[in-house]
Amino acid sequence: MSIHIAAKENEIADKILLPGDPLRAKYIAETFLEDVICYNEVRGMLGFTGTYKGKRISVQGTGMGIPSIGIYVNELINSYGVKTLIRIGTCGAIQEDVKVRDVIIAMTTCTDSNMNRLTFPGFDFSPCANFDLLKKAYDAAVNAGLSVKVGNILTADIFYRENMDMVKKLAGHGVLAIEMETTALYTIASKHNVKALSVLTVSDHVFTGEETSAEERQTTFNDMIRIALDAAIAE
Ligand SMILES: O=P(O)(O)O[C@H]1O[C@H](CO)[C@@H](O)[C@H]1O
Ligand SMILES: O=c1cc[nH]c(=O)[nH]1
Repeated sequence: MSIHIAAKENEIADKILLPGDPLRAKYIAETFLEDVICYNEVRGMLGFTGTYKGKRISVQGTGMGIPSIGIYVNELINSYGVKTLIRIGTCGAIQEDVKVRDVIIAMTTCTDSNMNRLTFPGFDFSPCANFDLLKKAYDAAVNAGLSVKVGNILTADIFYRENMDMVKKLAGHGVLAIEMETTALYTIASKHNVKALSVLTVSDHVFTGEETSAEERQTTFNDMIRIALDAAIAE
């Protein structure tokens, strides 16, 4: 048991999927896993362990933003020995050719968060995906006949942003989309020498306003979920 996770020893698999929304964790457990147990309800941040294609895997909600995912990722690695962590999240597109429902694999992240400035004063740390895991996710997508975009994303500290100038500038430098957690996931995983990846589905377009419904966000991201599950069990 850790401060925010009530699982007993060995109740969490060494591979885990990390949606921001705990109800997405429940949906994944109910829809894709067999022999499921719910190991966490603390703060409503649901966590489940089951099997997928015969391999043991867990899924844990992380909440929104760097401080929240940072808590879960630290506890999963340090208290439960998790070795492979795949975020499955939603994001807002900022490129014209990135459309709602597209799947993005984050190779690296930009951020406006202070997290790494506090750790590396005067330096710019580059959070980076684990290449093995990225390749496995990319191959899983190709094998399933799905097209994915692989590239740079923005992990933002602000959802309701007043000024979009910097987002436009980042888009001008090829950044694909905005979300709120991957910088923390990749940085903490690097520090502990474990594997991490973010696979994201575009839920809306930041500039055109095109969007998906809340119900779609919760339940219809099956392509992304299958890519992440297949990459995890290929480990
Ligand atoms: O759908 P999730 O995984 O929560 O991800 C995105 O959605 C939330 C904002 O609505 C942020 O957490 C952002 O990163
Ligand atoms: O625009 C969006 C959509 C999802 N998540 C974000 O952080 N921003």
